[in-house]
Amino acid sequence: MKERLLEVKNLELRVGKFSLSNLSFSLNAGEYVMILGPTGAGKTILLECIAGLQTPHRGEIFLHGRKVTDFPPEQRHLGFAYQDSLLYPFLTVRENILFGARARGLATEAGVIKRMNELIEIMGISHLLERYPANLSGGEKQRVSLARAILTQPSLLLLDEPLSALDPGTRRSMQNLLREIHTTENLGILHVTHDFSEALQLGTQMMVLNNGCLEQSGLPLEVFFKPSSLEVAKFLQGENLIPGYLIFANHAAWFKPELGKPLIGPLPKNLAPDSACNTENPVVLMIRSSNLSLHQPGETPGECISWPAQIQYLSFNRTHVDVHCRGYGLWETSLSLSQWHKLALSEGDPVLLAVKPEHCHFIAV
Ligand SMILES: Nc1ncnc2c1ncn2[C@@H]1O[C@H](COP(=O)(O)OP(=O)(O)OP(=O)(O)O)[C@@H](O)[C@H]1O
Repeated sequence: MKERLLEVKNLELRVGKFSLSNLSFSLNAGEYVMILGPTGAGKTILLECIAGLQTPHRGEIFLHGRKVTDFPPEQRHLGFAYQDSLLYPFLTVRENILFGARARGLATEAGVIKRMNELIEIMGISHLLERYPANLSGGEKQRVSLARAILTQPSLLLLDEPLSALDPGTRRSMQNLLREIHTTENLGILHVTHDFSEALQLGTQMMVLNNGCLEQSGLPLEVFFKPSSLEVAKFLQGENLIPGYLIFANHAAWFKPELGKPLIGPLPKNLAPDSACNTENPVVLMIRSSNLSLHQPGETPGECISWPAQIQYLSFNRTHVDVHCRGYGLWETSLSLSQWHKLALSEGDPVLLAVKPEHCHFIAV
């Protein structure tokens, strides 16, 4: 069984008008937990509580099974990299990177120096070692902060938007570095981000915070494709959020969009949220655009529910095209560029939209 690195129980904290409410979760060795949530949701404050920089009013924090709720930060032995880096202005980059390792008595070990040299090489900051933080760019400071956190050899790394100031190329290589460190060193990582592509790429688990509460947690793809509430769906930019009703007949569920007919179905009954069973209850149907397929009229897509629509407009991206259609509501479907070219369609053309029943996700409202 994997070691439990962190356990947070019924955590509560008030700062000004904001409060974290009754937060409970845990993290095992080797887990990479991404924390997402709108601005002001309490993500930083949560990390600060775990690091010992904020004192909760209620609740408990355990590290390696030991209660540390009242321990000062230096006794928790965590690595912490901040969004705004928080480097010591009077220390050079080298001294900043070695600071945490020095505090733990590791800075003179040959292995630590070797690791520092490897990290600064991979991070592209080896030419900055003798500079002071005031003479670094935002992205350089973030990488120094990340190197410092990793070098303390923590079993748990807390990352607060550590890559937000990086250009796309550097960001990708830092993501690769984090993935590699996570797998080779069996670290636990708690990583706050606003970028849910990053969350899907790196996370083994995902938590969504909203207004100081834990709205949903689970496997990243599950949270992404099956958000538990409309708030989470909207925050994760769920496409095709169609309000309507679930109706049950002949041992199956049918979805009736609020805006007119038809009924979409039959759908397996177990797809419906519990609260929507047996009556005509309002729900929101969500279909991720990658799960909605586009066909020529007259085609019969196998094992799918389909309905007619018309292409309204297109938005082209680097790798795919988003096709917006109207047909008993407004729909967005996402096709690879090669799929799109094969279809030989254009704006205004009639089409058939289709979805597999298991790709319909219903949210009780
Ligand atoms: N010292 C403080 N006094 C009063 N309110 C505070 C204090 N620190 C933070 N807050 C408030 O607590 C709330 C949560 O802040 P926090 O920084 O944890 O949000 P966040 O989810 O990390 O946001 P972002 O994504 O913008 O970084 C915010 O509304 C913030 O204004």
